Amino acid sequence: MTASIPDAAVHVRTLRKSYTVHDKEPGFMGSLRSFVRRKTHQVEAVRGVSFDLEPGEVVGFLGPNGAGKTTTLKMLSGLLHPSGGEVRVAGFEPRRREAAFLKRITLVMGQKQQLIWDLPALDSFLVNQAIYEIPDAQYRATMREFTEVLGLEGILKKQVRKLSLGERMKCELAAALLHRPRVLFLDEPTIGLDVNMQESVRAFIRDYNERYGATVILTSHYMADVTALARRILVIDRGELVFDGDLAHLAAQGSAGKTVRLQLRQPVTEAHLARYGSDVRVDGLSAELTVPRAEVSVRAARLLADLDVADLTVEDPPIEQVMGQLFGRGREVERV
Ligand SMILES: Nc1ncnc2c1ncn2[C@@H]1O[C@H](COP(=O)(O)OP(=O)(O)OP(=O)(O)O)[C@@H](O)[C@H]1O
Repeated sequence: MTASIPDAAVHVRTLRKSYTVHDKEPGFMGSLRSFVRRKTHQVEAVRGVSFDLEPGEVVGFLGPNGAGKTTTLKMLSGLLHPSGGEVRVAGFEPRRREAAFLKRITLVMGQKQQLIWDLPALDSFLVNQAIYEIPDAQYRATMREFTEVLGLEGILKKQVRKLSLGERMKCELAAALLHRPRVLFLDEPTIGLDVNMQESVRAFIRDYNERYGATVILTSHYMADVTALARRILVIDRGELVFDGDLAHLAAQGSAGKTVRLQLRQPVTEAHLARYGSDVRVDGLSAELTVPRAEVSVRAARLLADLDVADLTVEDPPIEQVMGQLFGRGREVERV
């Protein structure tokens, strides 16, 4: 049964964050000079970002390194105070960090851990039960559910330091969601995990979202996470939101071409296929090439007429390629 969560929405308007960075000249004398006469400059990490999330939405938050993703998530969870703009999460103003707000959200940072290193994960869970005042019956029910979905059996009583990275990440997620938050800020939750472990973390997030109707913002460098979980994508670049829309639109905007995949009955050379498109790759009787979007049907018809084709499919290019093209060629992306 899906628990209904009416107020789990995120509202962000012209959100800004600038950091004051102290400049230091190199060497000992430089340190002394900086000490006496402090020079600073401002880093505009987030420059007027606006978006709204509906309850239950799962959104992929993408952008190159240093784009402002973590800074935004920290402001949404109240760890950082905005320099300007407006934020409401589940009806609360995050910077106030009220207890009722903290019970409704969670922030998981794949690169930071909250579990106590020298104790079994179970002990950290009990600490969280106390902090979040989780009633015993709810704690037991959630533990049963998480143990099953995440496969935690047998690892909860091991010292955290002895767990593998994947096992630890599963326990981190369980600890972070034990209080059944309504809004999840997940910053690289699968970083460093192998493919199987990434898949089980994804399955857990999907299950949690469906079961509790939670709102999820997810950053990840693994596009598979994003494509598997999110339909809507926000792209941030140099502190500005440059795209807000669905994945298919992003692919259409980011790439001028489509990928045509061919299964052939007769071998063909790359040079020959280059007449029909660019980025040609041939592997035995399989081939792929990129053709301009506007000419997909004409080129596909020519390929079918000229070659002995067993199968032909047309796809958007992989999202990694789209992102590479977007950020490679600057900021021509628009909102849709
Ligand atoms: N505490 C800080 N002091 C000064 N500058 C900072 C601080 N934290 C982040 N920045 C700068 O703000 C900008 C945005 O950083 P942020 O960590 O939000 O980006 P990101 O999109 O999460 O990047 P990544 O994908 O690499 O984690 C970067 O230029 C970064 O160097």
